[in-house]
Amino acid sequence: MKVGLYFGSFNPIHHGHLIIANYMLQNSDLDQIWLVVSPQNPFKQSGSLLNSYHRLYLVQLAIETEPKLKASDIEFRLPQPSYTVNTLAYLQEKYPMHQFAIIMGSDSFENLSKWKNYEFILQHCPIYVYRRPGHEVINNFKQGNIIVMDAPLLQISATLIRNNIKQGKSIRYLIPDKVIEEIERNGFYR
Ligand SMILES: Nc1ncnc2c1ncn2[C@@H]1O[C@H](COP(=O)(O)OP(=O)(O)OP(=O)(O)O)[C@@H](O)[C@H]1O
Ligand SMILES: O=C(O)c1ccc[n+]([C@@H]2O[C@H](COP(=O)([O-])O)[C@@H](O)[C@H]2O)c1
Repeated sequence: MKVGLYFGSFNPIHHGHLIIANYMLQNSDLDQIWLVVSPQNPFKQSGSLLNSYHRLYLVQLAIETEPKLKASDIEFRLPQPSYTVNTLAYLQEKYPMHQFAIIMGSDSFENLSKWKNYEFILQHCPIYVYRRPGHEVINNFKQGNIIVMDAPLLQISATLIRNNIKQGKSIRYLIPDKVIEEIERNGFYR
């Protein structure tokens, strides 16, 4: 089975993530997509980060009606911060029957050469890159299997959502209703 790994803080998950995940399912050879919740991104401050298990649960709520999308807590059990190369090597060893690919926005792809052991990632895993607003896909790597996907451009971000909540503004239509209910019930991000 071909599995697309979609890594993120998902703080919280939003329709930007979900539309991309669904686009990849419909328009690539990937059989499943695993949304891998990173407890701590090596490049991000942990300040506004909701507890990992709450973020995982919000992802589970968001995807519960789509069997080809799975939420993964694999990085909860690996050393932190979450270096993608470590997670990839672990998954490839644990699931030798699967072929893994990484799904990445062009904003992340721009910084890939700063990631830990990025050469290993390029050598061992295809990368499906989609365009993000303000970030063209420029591939200067001499190695790797980079597949550029023409997915829709969406300006939604988790930062926008957290700011809206803090300012008492609506987050309707940015996030699935079930996820909004859970955020509101628990008073997350206030
Ligand atoms: N609106 C969007 N459309 C497509 N991809 C997105 C969108 N927002 C985030 N992503 C991508 O999803 C992955 C995980 O992102 P992440 O969980 O950090 O969300 P974020 O919305 O960018 O968060 P934050 O605003 O807190 O930085 C990244 O590869 C990022 O490029
Ligand atoms: O491995 C690395 O060096 C590395 C550097 C930056 C980001 N990542 C991972 O990329 C994923 C998406 O990052 P972000 O900034 O879009 O949330 C997240 O899961 C991070 O752990 C990984």
